[in-house]
Amino acid sequence: YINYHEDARVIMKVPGLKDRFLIGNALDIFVHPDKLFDLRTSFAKQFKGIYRFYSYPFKTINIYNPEDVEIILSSMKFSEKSYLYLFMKPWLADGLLLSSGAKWQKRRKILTPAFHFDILRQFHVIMEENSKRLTETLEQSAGDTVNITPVITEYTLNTICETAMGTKLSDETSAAGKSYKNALLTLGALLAERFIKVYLFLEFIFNLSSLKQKQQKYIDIIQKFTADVIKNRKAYLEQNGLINSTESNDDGVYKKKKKAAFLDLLLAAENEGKIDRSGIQEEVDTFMFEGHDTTASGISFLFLMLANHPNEQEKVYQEMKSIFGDSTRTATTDDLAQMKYLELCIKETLRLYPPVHFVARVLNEKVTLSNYTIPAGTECLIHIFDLHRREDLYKNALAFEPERFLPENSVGRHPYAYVPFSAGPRNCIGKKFAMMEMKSAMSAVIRRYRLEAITKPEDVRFAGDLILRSINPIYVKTVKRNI
Ligand code: HEM
Repeated sequence: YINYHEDARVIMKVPGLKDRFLIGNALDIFVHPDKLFDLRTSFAKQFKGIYRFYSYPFKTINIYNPEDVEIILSSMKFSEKSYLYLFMKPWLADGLLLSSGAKWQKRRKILTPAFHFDILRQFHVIMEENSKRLTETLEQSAGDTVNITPVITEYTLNTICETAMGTKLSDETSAAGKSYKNALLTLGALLAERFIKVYLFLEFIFNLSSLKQKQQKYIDIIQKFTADVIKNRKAYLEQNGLINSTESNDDGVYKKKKKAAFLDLLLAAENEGKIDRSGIQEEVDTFMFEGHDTTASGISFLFLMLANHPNEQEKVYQEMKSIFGDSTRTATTDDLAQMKYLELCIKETLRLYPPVHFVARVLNEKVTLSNYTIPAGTECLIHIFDLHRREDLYKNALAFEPERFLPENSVGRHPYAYVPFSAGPRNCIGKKFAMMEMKSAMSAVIRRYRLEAITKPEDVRFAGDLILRSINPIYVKTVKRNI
């Protein structure tokens, strides 16, 4: 019955691994978490854009065909997040990433203004200050080899705290920030562990496991940190009142004092009865995580790429020279808009190393993908990483070639062949924030340092984590330029 009931017969028509009696494919992903990512890429090579994974009662379809990706991402019908995301529920609850239906719509409406261009312009002032601090941190190790991800994570965590949350990390809170970051890393690994053990998919078994207790310990550390961020901001607002957001100097640089933090918007919504405290907590948890871990991954891989591609790095440097000449002034938002070649490099890095390397949905309706009927109730994993590395979509797919994103070279490319920020109604709300932050950080660095490769792309081993990261550190050497 398990292997031959109606859904099983339909899903078995999709290409997939050989099934074992009763347990289907359950053992095929039962590997050490460090091997999970490579296993997945090997499946992607073995199949052509679609394959199934079936272990009763879990039926999963894996896709990396732009046509199929479009069908799923473009439609509100398939906007409900997969069962796999429920693993994050105890931590992110019903925040924007995980919620669905009316709740998601209401929250997205409240939060969209927090990423309006006028507000991003003010955030930019803070990003530039942090980018300057980042270059000062790199100064301490100039001429030496640096393990780049921890330095960048510090930068992105400070930036999300100071911009969206309106909270500057003091020395004391920095220590709490460190525990937060470490707890996030461990939690990511624990989630990956659950992912490979299919028996732990079942909530009642998971609740009895030691993994559940460990997970809760790290969630408590994470939520204590975010609860303090909310408490501090609320106390600040009670003393100083809500801040008007849109006053600028004559030169268009927004005054530092006039920040409209994302958290202010939530606290204002709380005053209007549109959201309660637990709602604020889940959104702060969601945005703190999505708003710093993703960009830390993106910027780290951008370091790796530019260090390993000196010609492309030189082009970025020349672009900086043409914008700033010999001036050491900080960048304005207009300067960032002129950094076209750097933008190509960022796009190409996000193609090869998409920080969110897969997204997943539960298909609430029957759908046809690659000419196969997929029954309702199937989980659908969209493998952004494998999609972005398809040779038939990107000639010389594994090479770093930023020029492929020039408009003239993008003609004819399927719009869903490149989706680092997802697409459709549930795309990334922080996309513009992320692009601004990545440009701000890398432009400040390249103006002051030449990057030399220590870690090579072939040294990178990917962790089977929610966010793309290398198991082994990414080392680069920073050499000071004469400016
Ligand atoms: C390079 C950086 C980033 C990448 C590659 C990225 C990518 C993505 C992707 C692929 C999704 C869709 C997830 C899904 O469907 O399950 C997403 C959603 C989301 N992202 Fe980002 N993101 C980045 C930065 C940010 C930043 C900086 C923020 C916040 C400041 C943010 C906040 C969110 C939120 C809240 C969602 C859920 C949106 C919704 O469902 O309505 N992201 N992101």
